[in-house]
Amino acid sequence: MIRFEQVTKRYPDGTTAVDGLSFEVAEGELVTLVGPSGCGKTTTMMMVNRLIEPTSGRIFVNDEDIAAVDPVRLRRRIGYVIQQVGLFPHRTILDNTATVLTLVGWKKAKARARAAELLDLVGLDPATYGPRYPDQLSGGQRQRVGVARALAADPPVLLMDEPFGAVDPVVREQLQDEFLRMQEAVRKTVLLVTHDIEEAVRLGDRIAVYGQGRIEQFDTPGAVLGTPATPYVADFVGADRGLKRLSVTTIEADDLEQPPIARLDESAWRAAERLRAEGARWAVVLDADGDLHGWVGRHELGAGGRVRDLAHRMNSWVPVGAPLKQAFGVMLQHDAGWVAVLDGARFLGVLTPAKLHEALRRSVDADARGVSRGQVDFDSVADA
Ligand SMILES: Nc1ncnc2c1ncn2[C@@H]1O[C@H](COP(=O)(O)OP(=O)(O)OP(=O)(O)O)[C@@H](O)[C@H]1O
Repeated sequence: MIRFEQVTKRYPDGTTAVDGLSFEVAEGELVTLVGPSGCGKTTTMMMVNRLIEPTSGRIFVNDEDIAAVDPVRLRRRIGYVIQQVGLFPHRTILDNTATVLTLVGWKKAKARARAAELLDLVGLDPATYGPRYPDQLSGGQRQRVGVARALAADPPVLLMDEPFGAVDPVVREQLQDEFLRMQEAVRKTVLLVTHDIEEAVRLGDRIAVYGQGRIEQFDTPGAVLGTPATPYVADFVGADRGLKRLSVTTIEADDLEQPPIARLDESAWRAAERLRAEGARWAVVLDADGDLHGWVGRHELGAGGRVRDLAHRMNSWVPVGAPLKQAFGVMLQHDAGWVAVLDGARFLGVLTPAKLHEALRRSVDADARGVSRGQVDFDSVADA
């Protein structure tokens, strides 16, 4: 969908911003460009919508060499989101979002209706926020408007330059989550620039790690964290990459433990018997529909009566397929030694710290087996 072929950009003052860049972003794929300041990420991105022209090499969008495409026509097919959102201060949020549509000739009413849909898509209620002006929104909300506006003309390609850079870390994570959910639905081909490896890992289907004007490694988040191709990449992703891996490794059904189950309406005595037989100290408590209610300790069941009278409510859970980091967060938040994992409403099992560790190991081993190429590169660089 986007293809770079030996692209070099040299600025008039002699600075080589990117040097012989070749890579490809598949349709519907989200590729993050990550690297330290000044390594050429923004230059790379701005060559795609011809805000910057390469010195040599070719760039294709949808198999078309963009050097031959009229820049205005090209930009209509490419949504662009930047950190300084650049909303018009004297226009309402709804009209800001509809800007591109009215520019390309949509009737006002139709453009506004579409803009309202887009605000909804990025999690802003159009009735509440549509009539407001940009300075009546928080930074995070303005950022969402930026995304909505970029999506207005339904471009197949989206360029995002530090789109979540201007907000605090908590809002940032929220925006990232929302953006991922939205991307699931719209499946744009996205090139996203960030200097934050954590963000790159979280959002990218693949990551391009930049050194000075060059890509040092182009691979999946798991492979970049698990088998950095060069010492530079290893250094850049950092010593705590095991921790970062928590964000990219998902919980699978096989990772779960199956503690004994007690039903809300069964007698405490029967449940206690079962726990004794299994040598367990606690049971997960489910209601009559099999939905999670909480847990109960074996010693508590000695009080008799119904499980319902003795069980503790435990509302926190994570969906199967969620990242391990989310499960770990819930455990810490509730000071719990386990977290329930659900598939929809159905209880699948619990994740414990020991199982979490196993899952992490599984993911490291899988990458080590699959990506020996990284190791070869590493050796050749080390020998050089
Ligand atoms: N117009 C210009 N003229 C000369 N040099 C430039 C120009 N624009 C950028 N550069 C240089 O090109 C290199 C790459 O810049 P670029 O903005 O692409 O980096 P970046 O990775 O996006 O950095 P940051 O994360 O700080 O935005 C830098 O050394 C920068 O100083």
